[in-house]
Amino acid sequence: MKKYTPPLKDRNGSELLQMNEMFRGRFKVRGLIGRGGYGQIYYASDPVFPDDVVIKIEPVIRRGSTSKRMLLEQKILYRLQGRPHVPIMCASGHTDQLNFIVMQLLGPNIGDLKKRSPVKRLSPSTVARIIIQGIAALRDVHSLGYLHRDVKPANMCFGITQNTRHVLKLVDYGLVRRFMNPDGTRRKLRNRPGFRGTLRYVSVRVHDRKDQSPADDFVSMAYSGVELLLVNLPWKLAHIEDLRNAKEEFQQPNSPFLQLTGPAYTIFCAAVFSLRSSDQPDYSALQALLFDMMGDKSMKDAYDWEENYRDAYSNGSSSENKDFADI
Ligand SMILES: Nc1ncnc2c1ncn2[C@@H]1O[C@H](COP(=O)(O)OP(=O)(O)OP(=O)(O)O)[C@@H](O)[C@H]1O
Repeated sequence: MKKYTPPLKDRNGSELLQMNEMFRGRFKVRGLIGRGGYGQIYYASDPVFPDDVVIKIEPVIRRGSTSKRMLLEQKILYRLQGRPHVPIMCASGHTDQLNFIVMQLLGPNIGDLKKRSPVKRLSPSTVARIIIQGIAALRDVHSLGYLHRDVKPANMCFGITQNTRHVLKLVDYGLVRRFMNPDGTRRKLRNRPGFRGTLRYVSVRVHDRKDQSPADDFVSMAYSGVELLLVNLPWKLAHIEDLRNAKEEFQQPNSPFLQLTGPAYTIFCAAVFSLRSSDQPDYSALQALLFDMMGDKSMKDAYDWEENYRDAYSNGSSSENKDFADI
């Protein structure tokens, strides 16, 4: 298998690490992969870890106060190590100026893989397998008592090695929150907590400032699948109230937009949208609703991007009805 090198971003002078710098005397910085809202992600090599790695860093002081986001991500990633849908972390800590996490290099995120599709969508079989693995990833996180709270295609990547290229990994644990007490009981829900998540993907409950629960991670997962199947989500980032109402309309059982996702995905979405905050989702039953959508493909068969997006063209619907205007 050809070695994967991530596409690197142009330098713009605001980099926190320099090209060829030996970070912590061990990791050789090879380039910038991305600039997130909070920090930066670098491609690097490591003489100890067999595969290439990324270094995710954020300044210790951000906008005048100490940033705790990555400290939380370090703690959670550490606790989640060994779970199949979580990136392997090779090192973490802080310097005087930076908090950092070093983890295995993964492939492009699913949002970018969708953008590369000539028809800007993915086939039902690929989407079903992504969401089935995404649900397994949620089970990994929820079973530890945490919510992810930022589920979206940009936070899902496949591995890059022979063994991991068909294994979905959930990234970005900077917004996690405990929803379970150590004894397995639920924490008390708060009244009007602050907003956490990405506006496009959060549930109506999050718009309404209800405290989040596993059901809300599922709603974001379901919306992610809709976006992968239908080119766009049927709402635009306009007025927040309009966005909320468009989501509510989309979730009605007879919503024409929802039905464009196909019968199996419509049933899956209906099951997800009916979950209440207090519910304990049945992960396996929800995954099983998507098995038919996989067609004759197994989890280990090629995904769209490995087959020049052939199946994304011929997914049984014309591109026009997939490419509806934003509402
Ligand atoms: N281990 C990894 N290997 C390769 N790419 C990664 C890895 N982790 C993250 N990325 C890429 O970097 C992007 C940003 O990562 P992440 O969301 O963890 O950073 P962030 O600073 O929290 O970003 P944001 O503010 O956008 O949420 C992801 O969308 C993904 O494409």
